[in-house]
Amino acid sequence: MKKIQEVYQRQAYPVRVLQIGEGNFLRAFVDYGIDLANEKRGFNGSVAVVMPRAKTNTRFAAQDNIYSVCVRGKKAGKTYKENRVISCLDRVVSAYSDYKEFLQLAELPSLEFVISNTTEAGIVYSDDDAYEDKPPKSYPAKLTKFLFTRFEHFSGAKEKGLVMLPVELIDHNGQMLKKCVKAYAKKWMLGDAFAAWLDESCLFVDTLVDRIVTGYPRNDAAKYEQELGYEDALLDQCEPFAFWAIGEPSLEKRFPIATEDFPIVFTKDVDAYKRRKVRILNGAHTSMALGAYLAGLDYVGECMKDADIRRQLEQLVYQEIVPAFHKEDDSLRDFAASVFERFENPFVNHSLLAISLNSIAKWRARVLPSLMDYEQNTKVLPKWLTFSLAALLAFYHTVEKGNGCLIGYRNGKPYEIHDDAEKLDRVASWAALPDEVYVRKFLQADDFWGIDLRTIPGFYDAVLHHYELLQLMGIKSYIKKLGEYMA
Ligand SMILES: NC(=O)c1ccc[n+]([C@@H]2O[C@H](COP(=O)([O-])OP(=O)(O)OC[C@H]3O[C@@H](n4cnc5c(N)ncnc54)[C@H](O)[C@@H]3O)[C@@H](O)[C@H]2O)c1
Ligand SMILES: O=P(O)(O)OC[C@@H](O)[C@@H](O)[C@H](O)[C@H](O)CO
Repeated sequence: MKKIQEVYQRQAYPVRVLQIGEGNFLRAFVDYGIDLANEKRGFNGSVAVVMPRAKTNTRFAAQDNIYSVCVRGKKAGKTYKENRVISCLDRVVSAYSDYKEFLQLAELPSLEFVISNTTEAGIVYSDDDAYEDKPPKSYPAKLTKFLFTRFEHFSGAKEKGLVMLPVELIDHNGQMLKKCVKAYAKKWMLGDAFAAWLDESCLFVDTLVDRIVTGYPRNDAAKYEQELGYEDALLDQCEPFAFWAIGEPSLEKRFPIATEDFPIVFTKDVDAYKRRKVRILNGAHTSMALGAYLAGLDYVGECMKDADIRRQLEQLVYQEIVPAFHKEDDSLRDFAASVFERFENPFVNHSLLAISLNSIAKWRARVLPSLMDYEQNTKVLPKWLTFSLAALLAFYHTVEKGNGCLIGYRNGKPYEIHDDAEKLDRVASWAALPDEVYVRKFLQADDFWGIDLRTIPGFYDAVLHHYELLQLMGIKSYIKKLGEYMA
């Protein structure tokens, strides 16, 4: 079979975008959107990708940076299928092995935008990062060096400032990134003129992204290659839905990449979109995935077809997450209904184990706010949101360590538990303790949750109750029973 680069060619456009991150999401979202905008809106821009952690770019070089995005699902009620060859990646460099080339990109006159996705862990400030490091470790430190190189190269020219569009799923991602960059500029004593250039010539914009990207379809790869007629080791799979909220209305003209297939809202109110998406979509994923996995399911699509898990999800979303919003309106229910349709997508397999990655931080950011708001509004604990923490404790319950992970067991078969290494060490050290102590240790770990969860009235007793019953009855039977009780 031919290789993708024998069939398609890279497009030569000026590099307008620097992309920090080479992951599945950015490739099926940002690069897809830019590729489409080149075709439909004359964006006329290519992307230089920087791998923030990986040492080499061999996977990309092997196929001349071209790859396919296979979009599968339903659109306006009809089955939708699109195979798009993404040919707008100008180059892929490593911030480590190609450090010099990375910094040279700062000298490109055509560059305008910096788009990043370094996961929730990426936008951080670390005192250990030094100006002399090649490169410094954190993403904001790398960006500071990049921006300073540009500032110096163009002698502080106002029109050479850049627009930062981070898509990391953290609150106020643009402002957090700016705060870190300014802190490095100060620590490294890069001068007042540079600080002023950051304020006056650069923009750091909050944004919120939404598209379910399931990445390389490992189980169906051969089928895809047969259909496409070429080999593509970078093939990426996603749903048709896409949405980007960008918190700077003035960018609508300057960043013209919105199309019918890639909608963008330019708004001052990114927060409202983010709250809705993170609490309903991500909150539903995180609350459901670990219990459903232990109950024997592997994919989101399977959960939607399982009567007990589906009922759990409906009760969880419509009786707990949506009512927890301070101002409930129809748009929240409409959004929730659209999320259910997206979860039902029969053409992409979204793995529960992929969703389980870093569940402690996800539960804190995506589930806890709904739980606390619900409890404060009603003085009653929401049953399914409370149960979801008991399910997390059951999923994480093991003393066995694997290679950079813990090993749990489902019906005698091992599965991997991936989270922050230090957190996993502590969790494993609690696992041999009696249930009431294991649950207490988890709940009182305020560095996990931002608070001692035992301060939520009745929460410790309720989680322990769920935790003991799910073991006693078997988690699938317990989910069924709880659903019947809630109906
Ligand atoms: N996959 C989706 O459906 C989806 C949708 C919306 C948002 N996201 C978000 O995108 C992020 C990445 O998802 P993905 O599916 O592309 O995963 P991925 O594993 O394919 O890519 C992860 C990327 O993040 C980088 N990275 C990881 N940790 C980092 C760190 N500490 N510092 C700097 N860079 C780091 C990696 O180098 C890589 O580029 C997740 O945090 C997720 O919340 C994913
Ligand atoms: O990608 P993660 O691991 O942060 O979270 C898992 C899913 O909840 C997430 O990927 C959603 O599918 C996505 O956020 C939809 O836009």
